[in-house]
Amino acid sequence: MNHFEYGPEGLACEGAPLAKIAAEVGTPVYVYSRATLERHFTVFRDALVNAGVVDPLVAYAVKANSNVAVLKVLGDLGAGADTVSEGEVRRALAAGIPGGRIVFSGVGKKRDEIAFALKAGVAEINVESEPEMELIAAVAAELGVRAKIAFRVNPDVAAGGHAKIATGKSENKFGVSFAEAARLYANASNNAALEPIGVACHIGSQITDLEPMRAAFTKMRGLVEQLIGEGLSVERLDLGGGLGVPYFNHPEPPPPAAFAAMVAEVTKGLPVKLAFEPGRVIAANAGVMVSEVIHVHERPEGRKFLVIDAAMNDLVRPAMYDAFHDIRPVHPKTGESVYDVVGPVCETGDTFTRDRALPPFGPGDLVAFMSAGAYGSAMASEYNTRPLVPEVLVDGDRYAVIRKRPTYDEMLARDLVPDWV
Ligand SMILES: Cc1ncc(COP(=O)(O)O)c(C=O)c1O
Ligand SMILES: N[C@@H](CCCC[NH3+])C(=O)O
Repeated sequence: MNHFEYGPEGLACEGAPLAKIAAEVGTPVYVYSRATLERHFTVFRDALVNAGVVDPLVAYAVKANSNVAVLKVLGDLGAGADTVSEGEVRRALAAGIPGGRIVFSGVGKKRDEIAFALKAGVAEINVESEPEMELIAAVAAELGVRAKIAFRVNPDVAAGGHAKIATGKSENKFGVSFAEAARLYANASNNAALEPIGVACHIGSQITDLEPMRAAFTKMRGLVEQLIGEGLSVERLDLGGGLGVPYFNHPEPPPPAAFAAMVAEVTKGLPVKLAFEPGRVIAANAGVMVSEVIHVHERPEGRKFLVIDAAMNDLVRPAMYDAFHDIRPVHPKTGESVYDVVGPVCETGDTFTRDRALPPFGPGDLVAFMSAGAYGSAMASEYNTRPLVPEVLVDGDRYAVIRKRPTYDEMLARDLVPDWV
C-alpha cells in the first residue's frame, strides 16, 4: 500500500494533497505519512516474530528522523529507541518511550550524557571503546549504580554501499575490535560498576545485500557462544540497523521478511534475546520534501537549471553522498525536459541532481523529493541563514505541523552581541 499517490488535487500524502499543505505551511516542507511509519514498523517487527525471533526489541534509530511526534507514533506501537546523544535520549523520553526500551550508542558519549542516560535507566549503553568503558564505570560508581552495558563490536566486515555510511570495518571509528571484545567483556564482568548484558554490531547503512550482514551476524554468534562458554552472562545480541530501502535507481534491497529469515537462521538456538536498530527502513519512504520552483535558468550553452526553494541545508544527502531522490511533479505534467536541479545556497554542491529528465517545470510549480523521510530533516541546518525546514505529519485527511519553521526574529534572537562589541 502506497500512501503517496496522485488524486484529483495532485500528489497526496494519504488523504492530504501536498499542494494544500504547501499553500498553508509554505515551502520547503517535509511531509510524513503516519500510516506508512506504522506499517513499516509493524512489517519489520512482524517479519522477525514470524521468522521465530522471540520478543525482539526494535529500537528505532532516532537519528533517521527525530521529530518527537514521529517517535511517539512509533513508541506507541512498542518501538524502543536507538540514540546517540543526550538530546536523542531526551527526545525518546519526551515521546513517552520508557528508558527500558532505549539503547544509547555513539563513539564519544560525554560524562554528563552518560550520567543522564544512567539516571534515565536506559536498557543498555553500547560501549564503543575501552576508554569509554572506563568512563562509564567511573560515572556509574559516582552515581552509585551499576551501568547496564553492551559492547558494540566492530566485526571488520565491509557492508558494501557508500563509504561514508559504512561502519563495520576496523578502519572505521565504531566499536571495539572483535579480537579484544571477549577480554573487555570479562573485565567489565569483574567491575562492580558495570553489568555487561550483551554485544552489539552495526556495519553500515543502506545495505542492499544480506551477505555482509550474515557474515557479521555469524561472527557475533560465535562471540556470544564464546562468552557463554567462558561462563559469562549474555542476555542480548543487538544486530543494529542498516537495511536499505528502494531509492528507484539503487539496487533493490531485500524485503524485511528475507532479512528476518536470515537473522532467524544465523541465531537459531542462541539463548539470548535479539535487538535491532532500524532507522531508514522505517522512515525513508514515509516522507517527502516539497519544494517550489523559483526560476528556470537556461544557459545559451545548453544547460538548464531548475532553481528551487529547497537547498542542501534542507536535504543534504545528494550533496553529501551523491544520493538519488526521485523528484516528482506535485501536479502531473506531460512532456520532458532535462534539468540540473539546484537550490539557492552559495555552494556548487547545492545540486540535487544533474541532467535529470523531468516534466517541464515553470516558476511556482511544486516538486516532491521522494524517500526523504530518513536523514532529511534530521540532517537539516540553517546554513546561509535559511530557516530550518518545517515538518508536517499526515493522518488520513488531517494533518498538523509537528515542527514550525522558525521566524527570522527567533533565529536572530539566538545571536548575542556583547556590549564591548
Ligand atoms: C549504531 C547505529 N544503529 C542504527 C543505525 C540506523 O541505521 P539505518 O538507518 O541504516 O537502519 C545507525 C546508522 O547507520 C547507527 O549508527
Ligand atoms: N546519513 C546517512 C546515513 C547515516 C547513518 C547513520 N549511521 C544517509 O543519509 O544515508
